Amino acid sequence: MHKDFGDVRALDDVGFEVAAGEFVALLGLSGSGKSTLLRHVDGLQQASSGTVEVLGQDVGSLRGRSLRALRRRIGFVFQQFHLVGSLTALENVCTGALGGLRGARLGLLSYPKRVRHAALDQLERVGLADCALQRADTLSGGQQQRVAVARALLQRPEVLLADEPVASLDPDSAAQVMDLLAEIGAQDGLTVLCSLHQVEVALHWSHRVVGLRSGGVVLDEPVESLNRESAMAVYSGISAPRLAVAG
Ligand SMILES: Nc1ncnc2c1ncn2[C@@H]1O[C@H](COP(=O)(O)OP(=O)(O)OP(=O)(O)O)[C@@H](O)[C@H]1O
Repeated sequence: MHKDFGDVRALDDVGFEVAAGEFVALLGLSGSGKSTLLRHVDGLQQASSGTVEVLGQDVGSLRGRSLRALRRRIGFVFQQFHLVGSLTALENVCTGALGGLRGARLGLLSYPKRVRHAALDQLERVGLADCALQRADTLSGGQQQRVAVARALLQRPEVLLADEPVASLDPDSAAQVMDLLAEIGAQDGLTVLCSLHQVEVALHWSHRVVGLRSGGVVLDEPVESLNRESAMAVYSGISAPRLAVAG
């Protein structure tokens, strides 16, 4: 598939498959197309040509209710957490259920009991049940990202997209968040597509690395067949022995 923004080709002949339960890291310089690719998987953007198939459906062909139904099966975690600072951790997690509820919600008690219980379960899974009633803006960055993961998990997704989820975190918090994504991904059989900037993080936590450069896939290898040097070729522009240039 291709994606053009005016004269800019953001994704260039990108084509790869991700198996159910696989944890794929997307690596690439700033502007290489990682976020654009993730947004296509979630149906937030549409390909200029070609198709993006997710959970057996052509995302670009879906509209309205059918697109919303597919998107409920896909969780999204962002670099900047996107929590509402003035709400508690628990309430932020509850907002993950909004896609499946009718009408606006104001305050924790406006959510059905089953949603509140499920939200607390997810907070427990990410190790933050003790902070459930704490305002989100009083939590550390790492804790906020774990709340965001719990919010994404509330809708019981089958696919989890993470756009540089640890780029704003210190190394310890980043490791905790990556541990969580990998553990929960394995426990729930989630398919995870996670853009990252650090090669070491990709090699430590993912099953496979897909490297993008100028919108094209320049590396697609299981981590077992990569080392730091060969994965760094994504950035260097120099062909390494295992570099598979597509497009
Ligand atoms: N909405 C848009 N309108 C115009 N150009 C865009 C838009 N979104 C992305 N682009 C361009 O597409 C290319 C890929 O951008 P993208 O944000 O996907 O890269 P990225 O690898 O995620 O970068 P970063 O690591 O900085 O987030 C860039 O040249 C960018 O300027």
